[in-house]
Amino acid sequence: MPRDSHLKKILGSSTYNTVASSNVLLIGAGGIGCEVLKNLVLMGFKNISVVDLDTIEISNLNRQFLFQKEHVGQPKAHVAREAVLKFQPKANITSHHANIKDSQFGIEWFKQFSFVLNALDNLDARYYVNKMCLAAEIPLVESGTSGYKGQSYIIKKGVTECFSCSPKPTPTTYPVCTIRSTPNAPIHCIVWAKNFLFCQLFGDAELSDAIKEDASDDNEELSELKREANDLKEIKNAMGTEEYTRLVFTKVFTTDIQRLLDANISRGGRKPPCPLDYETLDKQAKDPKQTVENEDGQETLADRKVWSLPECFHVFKESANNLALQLIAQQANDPNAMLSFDKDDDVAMDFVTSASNLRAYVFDIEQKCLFDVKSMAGNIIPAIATTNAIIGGEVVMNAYRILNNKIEKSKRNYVDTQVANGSAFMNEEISKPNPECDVCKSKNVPIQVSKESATLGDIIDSIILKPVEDGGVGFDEEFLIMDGNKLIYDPDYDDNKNLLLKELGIQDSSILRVSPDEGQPLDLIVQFIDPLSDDKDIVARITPKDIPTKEKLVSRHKRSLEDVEMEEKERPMKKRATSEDMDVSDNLAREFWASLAADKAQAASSISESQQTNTSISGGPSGSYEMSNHLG
Ligand SMILES: Nc1ncnc2c1ncn2[C@@H]1O[C@H](COP(=O)(O)OP(=O)(O)OP(=O)(O)O)[C@@H](O)[C@H]1O
Ligand SMILES: [Zn+2]
Repeated sequence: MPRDSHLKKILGSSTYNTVASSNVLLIGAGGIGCEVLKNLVLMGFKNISVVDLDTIEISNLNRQFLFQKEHVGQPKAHVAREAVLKFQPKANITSHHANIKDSQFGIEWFKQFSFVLNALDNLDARYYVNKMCLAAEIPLVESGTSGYKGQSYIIKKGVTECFSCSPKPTPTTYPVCTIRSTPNAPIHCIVWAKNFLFCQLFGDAELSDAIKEDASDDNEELSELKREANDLKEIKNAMGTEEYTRLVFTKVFTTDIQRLLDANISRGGRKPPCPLDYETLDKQAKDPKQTVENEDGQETLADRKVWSLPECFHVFKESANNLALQLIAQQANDPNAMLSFDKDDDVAMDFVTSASNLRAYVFDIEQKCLFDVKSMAGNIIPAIATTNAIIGGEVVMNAYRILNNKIEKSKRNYVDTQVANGSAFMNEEISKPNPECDVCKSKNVPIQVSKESATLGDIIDSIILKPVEDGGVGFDEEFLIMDGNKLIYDPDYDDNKNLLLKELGIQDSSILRVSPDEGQPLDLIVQFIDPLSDDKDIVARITPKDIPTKEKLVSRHKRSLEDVEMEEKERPMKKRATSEDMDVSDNLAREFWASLAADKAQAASSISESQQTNTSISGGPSGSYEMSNHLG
């Protein structure tokens, strides 16, 4: 009996067809993603695109069951696709080994999907996908797990809160003075090695967010740290030479420490730091791989062994040299290349472990083995396969809810697989959009611009300042424009007006936030088209009315005409991109502004309602842990 016949009976032919014809985007093929992809094909979904930027690590194999040992090093997205095709050969799965933030995945590309399923492990990508789904007006299922805990819920523009509606806990930061002058715990040495030394030598030299000026810090500390960073810049010129590691070592473990001693900083009764000497240690250097014994003579696993001082020295020298060579090789192709810390990169871990332990020796702090440093530097909470599997199931149930038009009735679902008594499952009402949320309160306006000839000034004059009756959005002079976190225009800063959009780093699908002094912000969603028009003077405009034809849809979705016809009759959720949805040009502009005014009034009246909702859930499951910790 064909595999699908049971499914048809369980779902009924209408739901079965809806599911089979929907077009799903899965982002992330890791712990949750593998479970979700397997569930999707087993539950009747046929058209699936999966995006993941990573390759398979040996440490993934204990829970990412689509992968086997022979796949280590291969792209997750492609291997996951091959694995599920083995048990559902008819599925139409497209895999992309890429970052979802790449410009190839623009708003238009997002719009082809019925909904998006996130199976990510970081806040940055989650905020980004949230923004794209709001702009494309397609539902998003969020999910995350952290050890025994997990959650999943649906986000839909205007219906539910979005990922940015409530603040996420900020990552722990450390005061500059503790990191630079008065470390007293292993984590302070690890943050110094990973967020300061690694970044200064091989990565982004901007001072990491993990190291923050504290109210108690005097400015002296920060400027000293910056000065030390500048000295390292000089030393970087010696990269690749034999002198290099000696210069780095002597600077950070001898000269800087001696300066701290001279400054006579109070350290609350702790021993003063003790500078290390390169020449002495160079004579004693020892490869830790020579023995699997700790200093106390106990045998142990290689990554649980705490290295002695001569062993730390050996590993520091080797790994610093290796990283320098990697960077030199990358910079041969791209002079701006830099390395970023990855806990799964053995050389980077060797560097951070040895450097943090050398610092720990200097300050008389407990040393840590590679395994411990890895979990502290990578903020690792062990991933539990059972939690991922349960949340993977819940994600696909949410997909069904979307297709059955049940978003408003859906709940935020939680699981805690460690609950001893009572139910491991909890849920709470889904909150309404927060009227104060900058991300989902904005209106989207798709615009078309010429990449080759449009300047920022063209967008300002031909779209933002142009009166509504002439096809613009009719703002007055007082507004600012942001591209992500970057301010590119305000009334007192118009230096960029004559620059081409490409010179400003604006890309296809960039979202430019236009914020007036008063009133609601507007997101201009950029689409590059060259040439834009037969008329050379037209280089920027709001996207004209463009109702997609069946032919267009078929080529875009790579599906048959029958699928589209069936979808039109039977699919409750998948929305056509109509002019009402996205266009504000010409005669639609007035309606757009009228609705904007109405939204504003409604937003004002719903503030008190939302405040009530927020208090009613505080202390509930959402208060107990947050998505930001979730490794996925
Ligand atoms: N911007 C992004 N674009 C595409 N895929 C992403 C992006 N950010 C994260 N991912 C993917 O999301 C997945 C999250 O899965 P998971 O949390 O299991 O992480 P992991 O890297 O497999 O495991 P671990 O971090 O525990 O080693 C990863 O495969 C990761 O590559
Ligand atoms: Zn929001």
